[in-house]
Amino acid sequence: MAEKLAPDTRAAALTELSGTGWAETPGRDAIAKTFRFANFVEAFGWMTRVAIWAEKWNHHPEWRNVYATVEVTLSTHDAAGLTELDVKLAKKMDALST
Ligand SMILES: C[C@H](O)[C@H](O)[C@H]1CNC2=NC(N)=NC(=O)C2=N1
Repeated sequence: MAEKLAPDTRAAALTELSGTGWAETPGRDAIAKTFRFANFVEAFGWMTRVAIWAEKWNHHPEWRNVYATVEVTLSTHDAAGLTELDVKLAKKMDALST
């Protein structure tokens, strides 16, 4: 099982991910980002591609889609906090969105 990130690893990951729009979720050991697409088909197509990786890695996002917007929160429920899996999925989401 993935373990919560050590403080220095966590800080470095947050610094890196803040460069692409990820931010810490207030009051919770999680990160969040809002993705905006051209339309619903683009948004849902991206969600579908992300879902395949999420299933492959057995690590799933909390997300909410309204038309062309997808609000994402990442945290590892089994660890009650951020792990390397969240960082990996965040980077995959970014890569698939460009
Ligand atoms: C039983 C199953 O392996 C677990 O519930 C997995 C599934 N997907 C998951 N996704 C996330 N984000 N956190 C988890 O702890 C988690 N655990």
